Amino acid sequence: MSVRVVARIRPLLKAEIPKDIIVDAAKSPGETTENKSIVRIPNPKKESEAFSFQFNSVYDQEATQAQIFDNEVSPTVKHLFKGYDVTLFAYGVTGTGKTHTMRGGKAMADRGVIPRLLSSIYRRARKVEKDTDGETQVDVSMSYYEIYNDRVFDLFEPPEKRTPAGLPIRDMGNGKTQVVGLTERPCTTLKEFEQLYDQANVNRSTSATKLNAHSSRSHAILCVNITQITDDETRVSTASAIDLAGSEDNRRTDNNKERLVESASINKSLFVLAQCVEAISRKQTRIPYRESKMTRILCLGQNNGLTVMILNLAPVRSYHLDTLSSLNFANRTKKIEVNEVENQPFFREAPGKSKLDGEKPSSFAGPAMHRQPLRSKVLSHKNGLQEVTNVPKPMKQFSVYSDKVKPIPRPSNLANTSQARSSGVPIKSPKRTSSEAIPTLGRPSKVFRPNEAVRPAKAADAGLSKDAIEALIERKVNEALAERADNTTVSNPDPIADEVARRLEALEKRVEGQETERAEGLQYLLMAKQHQVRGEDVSALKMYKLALPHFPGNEKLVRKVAALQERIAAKKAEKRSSAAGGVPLPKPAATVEEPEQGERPAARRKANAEDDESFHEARAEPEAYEEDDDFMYRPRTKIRRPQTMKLNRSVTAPALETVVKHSPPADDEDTSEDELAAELTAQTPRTKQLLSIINSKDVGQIKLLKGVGAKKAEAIVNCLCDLDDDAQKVTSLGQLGKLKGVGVKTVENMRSGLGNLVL
Ligand SMILES: Nc1ncnc2c1ncn2[C@@H]1O[C@H](COP(=O)(O)OP(=O)(O)OP(=O)(O)O)[C@@H](O)[C@H]1O
Repeated sequence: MSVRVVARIRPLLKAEIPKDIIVDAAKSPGETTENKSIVRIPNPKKESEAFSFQFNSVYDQEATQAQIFDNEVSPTVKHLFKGYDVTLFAYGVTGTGKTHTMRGGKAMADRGVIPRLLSSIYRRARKVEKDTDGETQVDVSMSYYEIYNDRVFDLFEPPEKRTPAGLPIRDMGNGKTQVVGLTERPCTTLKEFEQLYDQANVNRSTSATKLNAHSSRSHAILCVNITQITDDETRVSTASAIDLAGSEDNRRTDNNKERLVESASINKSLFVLAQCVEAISRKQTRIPYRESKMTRILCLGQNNGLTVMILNLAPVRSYHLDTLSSLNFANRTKKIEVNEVENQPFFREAPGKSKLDGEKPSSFAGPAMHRQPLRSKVLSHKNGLQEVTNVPKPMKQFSVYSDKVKPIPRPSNLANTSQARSSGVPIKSPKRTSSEAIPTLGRPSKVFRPNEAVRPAKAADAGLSKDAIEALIERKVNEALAERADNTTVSNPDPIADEVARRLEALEKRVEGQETERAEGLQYLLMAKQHQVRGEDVSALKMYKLALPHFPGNEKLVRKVAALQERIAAKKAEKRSSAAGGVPLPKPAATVEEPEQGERPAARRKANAEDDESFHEARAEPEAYEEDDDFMYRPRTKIRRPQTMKLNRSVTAPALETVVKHSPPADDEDTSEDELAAELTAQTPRTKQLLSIINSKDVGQIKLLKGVGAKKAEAIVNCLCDLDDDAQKVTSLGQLGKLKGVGVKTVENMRSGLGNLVL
């Protein structure tokens, strides 16, 4: 199924005047209902000509919050309860109403999509429970985070408690990504949800800009997990509601330096999103998801389930070019196909056992990890396919109209338009000349749908002329041929291009690993420690377990995990016996109660810290770090690897910063964690030398590096000068590799050539 794209034109704001309105909503020709599906906007170069963009639905200035929700979001809720994931996201230029649409105001009528969605989820949950006589229990929990300046922050954490590097994200391998260490809060009622949501929104990064007094400076991602538990199975599905930050034209914003940095990051991520959409719609093998965190998380076209994009538009002239660019983006987005795959239930080992042994599924060890592998909807025997096909199919065709009359009629093949489009509205792409407009119509839709195969007789019945029928037949033949050509391309991909794409992808992943994979072990340890300090033993245990593979053979860490498991078991036993009215067992000296989610008992911290027999042995033997391990992507033939590489993971500067700055105050074990971090990030003299040459910003020196000429050296210096942080330096080879035009290969060359370089 394609991404469903709906557009919403916001009303005029106080400072805007009716004569500046240039964007309006119109009905599709032949549409008999009140539904509007076309956005019209003048050609900026020729006002007499209008471009028209067709979407699944278009809402004009009068549309209410209730209408948007009832028509676009409410129908997805039943699929959510069948195990499908639902992704809703708002896209648009700054100040066009994304936050208004997603969050809305406090008054009942102003409530946005998110509170209405939750309200609907709770209603359905109660219904499911009632219909099954209480045999199905539905749990709702939420996590909420933002991507600010390409870093992920938990919105349940106040800004002052955040680690500057943010939380790492991890690919789950099934088109999903996971933010590691995210808080997941259970919320059993709408009221509880609203409290948590409001409280978290206070932590969201917003600022006043010239274009919006409350501009969101981050992408906010709310994930609502719905867990349906019966005696023998548990099914988890997720509704994600994403309020993207708005793109902004800084010639219009008068942004100061801080706002400009945010703006650059917002614009970059939206640019990468547009590139991904472009690449998907062109069926390219390489989609640049990894170039921004937002695109990694959104994974448009990779994730499964249902996706609805709300395109927010301002009606006035001052947004003209921005609006056109949003419309073009949305046009490409609607062609993205999303797999209809439901999340399979996972079956319980021992029916009747309390769910997940009392543990709340959480984002790091929760639903995704417990799920059975996703499989195709058609292979599922419990799929409820019938129902799903009833979801209105979005159109597949890209159609841009101009109001200039064109001679050839275009019968409708759009799933959501009941009538053929009349010949009165010709079609034209803003980028095409009018003579090219007609072939645009002939673009094949990606998926053949029976209702497209309008047979001549049927068409004649529908009152089409002979010419129109012939044009239709010709178009169908062209479509079939083009589709065949498309298929051929897909089935016989250029092996070289594929190989290059594969290698690029692998290289990207490896560079990315500087921030994520290689830093992961330390991040887990850090988070385990933080959880434990807060008295959250269960979460701490999960983190220690996740850290284990990063420190193979570390006995102390293994013992730590075992001890923690024992302690948790003891606490449970204690709880059970006190619940049964028995005499509570005496608490072991350092044992603390696992607090309820969100509870952070300061008084327990000391006991915890004392008890926290840390992972001194998590350090590998010192010799493991003697050789530079900061850059593990060296060609084996050229560079000698250290003998002991068991623990060759290192962290990039931000990750190190995280560990060092946010470890609790020094005691013995903390010192050892810091030492561990320092050792892991140690650099060899060669790496240090390379970085110092680069950071000197001396073109004369840099150009002498192997594989770097004068031009590249200049480009590197320019990149350094453009870096966001004040130091304008790279602190690791990973960062160096990420500079524009550098890449892993160049870094390898520079580094390997250093032995011969006399400066
Ligand atoms: N449908 C609407 N009805 C009434 N007011 C609206 C509507 N849409 C937007 N607004 C108003 O427009 C202004 C900008 O809206 P909003 O903050 O939601 O924009 P945004 O797209 O989220 O901007 P940014 O990307 O900068 O965060 C707000 O004052 C909001 O109340």
